[in-house]
Amino acid sequence: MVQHQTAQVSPENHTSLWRTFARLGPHLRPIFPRLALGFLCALAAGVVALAIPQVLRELVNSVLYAGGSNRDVWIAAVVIAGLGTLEAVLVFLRRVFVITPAARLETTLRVNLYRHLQQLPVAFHDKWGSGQLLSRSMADLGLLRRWLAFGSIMLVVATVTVLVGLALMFSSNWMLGAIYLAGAVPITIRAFYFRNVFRTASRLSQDQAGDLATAVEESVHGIRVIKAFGRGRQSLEGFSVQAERLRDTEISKARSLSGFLMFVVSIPEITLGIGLLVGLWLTAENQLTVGELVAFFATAAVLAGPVEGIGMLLGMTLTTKTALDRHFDVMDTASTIVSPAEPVSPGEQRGHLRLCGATFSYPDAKPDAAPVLDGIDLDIRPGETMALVGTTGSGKSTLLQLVPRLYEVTGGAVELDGVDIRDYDLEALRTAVSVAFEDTTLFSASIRDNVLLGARPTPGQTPAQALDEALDVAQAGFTRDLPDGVDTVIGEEGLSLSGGQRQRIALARAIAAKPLVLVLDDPLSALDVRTEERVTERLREVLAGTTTLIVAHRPSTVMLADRVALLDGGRIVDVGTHGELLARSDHYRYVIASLDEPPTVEDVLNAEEASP
Ligand SMILES: Nc1ncnc2c1ncn2[C@@H]1O[C@H](COP(=O)(O)OP(=O)(O)OP(=O)(O)O)[C@@H](O)[C@H]1O
Repeated sequence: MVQHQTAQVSPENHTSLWRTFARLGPHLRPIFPRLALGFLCALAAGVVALAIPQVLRELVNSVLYAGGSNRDVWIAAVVIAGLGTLEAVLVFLRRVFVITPAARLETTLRVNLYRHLQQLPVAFHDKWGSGQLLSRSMADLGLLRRWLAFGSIMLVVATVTVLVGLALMFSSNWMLGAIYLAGAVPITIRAFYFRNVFRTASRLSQDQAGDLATAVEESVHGIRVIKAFGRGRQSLEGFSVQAERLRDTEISKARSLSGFLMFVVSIPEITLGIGLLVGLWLTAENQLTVGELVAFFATAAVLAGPVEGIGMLLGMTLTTKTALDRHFDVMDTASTIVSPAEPVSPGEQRGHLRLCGATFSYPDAKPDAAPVLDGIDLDIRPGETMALVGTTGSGKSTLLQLVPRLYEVTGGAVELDGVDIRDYDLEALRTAVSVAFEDTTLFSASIRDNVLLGARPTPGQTPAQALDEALDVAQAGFTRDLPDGVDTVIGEEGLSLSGGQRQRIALARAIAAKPLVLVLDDPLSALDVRTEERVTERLREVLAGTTTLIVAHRPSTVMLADRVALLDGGRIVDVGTHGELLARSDHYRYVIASLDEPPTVEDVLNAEEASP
C-alpha cells in the first residue's frame, strides 16, 4: 500500500483566546478606522432592532388600550417600517466598511507567511508537509477574514444586543428580567466545557486537513509512479482512511457545537416559559401592563437570534483562534540562517573557497549518530574546478549545500575569499554562489524567466544576450523550436519537458547567474552521451574562470575537473588530479570503476558484433 507521508502536526498551542487575538494588534491598527465604523453600524443596527418592540409597546398601550386614533396607528406603522429600513441600510454599510480591511488583513498575513517561508532554512521545509503550509496560508487565513468581517462584529453586536435587551427587560419589570438572566448561569458553565472540547477538535481537524492536502499534493506529484506501479487503488485506500479520519473529527466537532447550541437555545425558552407564567400573574395582579408583557416577549423574541448567534460565533471564534495559533506556529519558527547584523564585505572577490574542518549533522539525526560530514578540509583555488567523487551516501550533495548556506555547518567553517560565509550578507552570498541540482526544479513560467531567475544586470550584455549565451553553453537550443520559443511557458515543475531538457535549462539558469562560485550536483546525469560531450565542451570554457564544485557520477564529468576530492563516509580521504588519484588510491579506482558511464555507440556496436 502506498503510504502517504504524515505531515508534521505542530503541538496544540495552549495560549489563551485573548493572547492569540491580541497578537493581531499591530496588523489591526491601520485598518482600525474602517473596522470601527463597521462595528458602529452593526451596533446601531442592533439597537434599531431592539427599538421596534418598544414602538410595539407604545402601539399596544396607547392605541389599543388608551383608545388612540387611526392616525396614531399609521404613525406607529410608519415608524416601524422606517426603523426596519434603517436597520437594513446599517447592515449594508457594515458590510461595506468591514469587507475591505478584513481582506487586507488576510492578504498581509498571507504575504508575511510567504516571506517567512522563503527565509526559513531548508531543514524546516524537510520537516513540514507541503499541505500543512498550504492549509495554513490558504484555509486558515480565509477563516480569519470571515471571522473579522462577520464573526467578530456579530459577536460584539449580539453581546451588546443581549445586554441592552436585558436592561430593557429589567427596566420594564425586574422580576421578569431576573428570570431571563438566570438562564445565563447554566449556559456559562456549559460554555467552559464546550470551549475545551471544541478547541481540541478544531485544532485536530485543521491539522488533519493539512495532512490531507499533503497527501493530495504528493499523489498528484507522484501520479506517474503510482500509475506505473499500478498502486492507484492502494493510494486511494490510504487517502480514504485519512479523509475518513477528518470526517470523524468534523462530525465530533459539529456534534459538540450542536449540543452546545441546543443548550443555548433551550435554556432561554425554558426561562421564557417561566417568565410567561410569572408575567400573566403580574398582569392579573395589575403589577404589569399588557403592553409591557408584549414588549417583554417581543424583546425576548429579538434576543433569541443573538443568544443562539453567540453560541455559533463562539464556535467560529474558537476555530479562528486555532487557525491563528497554527499561523503563529510557523511565524514563530525562528529563521536560523540569516544575514549577520553587520555583514562583512570582502575586499577583492576572487572566488577562493575553503572548507575548514566543516562538520555537519542533519537536525533530525540521532544524537549518537556520526556526522554526515566530519571535519572537511578543502581548498578550492579561484577559477579552479574541483570534482567531488565518492560512493553513494558519502555526503557529496550535503557538502555542496553548505556553500550557499542552504544548510549551516554544525562545526568548523566555510570561507569565501577569506571571509566566513556566515559573515556575508545572505543575498550577496547567494548572488555569488549559483547552484544546479540533479533533481531540477523549474517553475511554471517561460523558459526565459526560468533561465534568468538569478541573473543580475551585466555591463555590456543585455538580458537577451545573457539568455542566448547560457542556452548555448547548456546546449539548450531546442528551446527556440518550442511553440513560443524561449517565451514558451513550461508546465508545473517543467513536467512537459524531458529530464535531459529540464537539466539543461537548470544548468543554463546556473550559468546565466554568472556566479563567482558555481555549485553543480551532477548536472549532466540525464543527458545522452553526445549531448553531454557538447555540453562538457562548452562548460569547460565557462568553468575556466569560475570556481566550481561539481559532484560527479560519470568519469566524463570528472574529466571537467582540475582536481578531484575523494569523499568517504563524510570525510575527505584524498585530493589530487584524476591521474594522481588513479595511480595512488585503491578506493578511488574502486569508485571510478563503479561510476555510472553510459555505453557509447561503439560499445553498443562492439557488443552486437560479439553477440552470437
Ligand atoms: N534532508 C536530509 N535529512 C536527513 N538526512 C539526510 C538528508 N539528506 C541526506 N541525508 C543523509 O545524509 C547522508 C549523505 O547524503 P548525500 O545526499 O549528501 O549523499 P551523496 O554522497 O550525495 O549520495 P548520492 O551519490 O547517492 O547522491 C545520507 O546518509 C543521507 O541519508
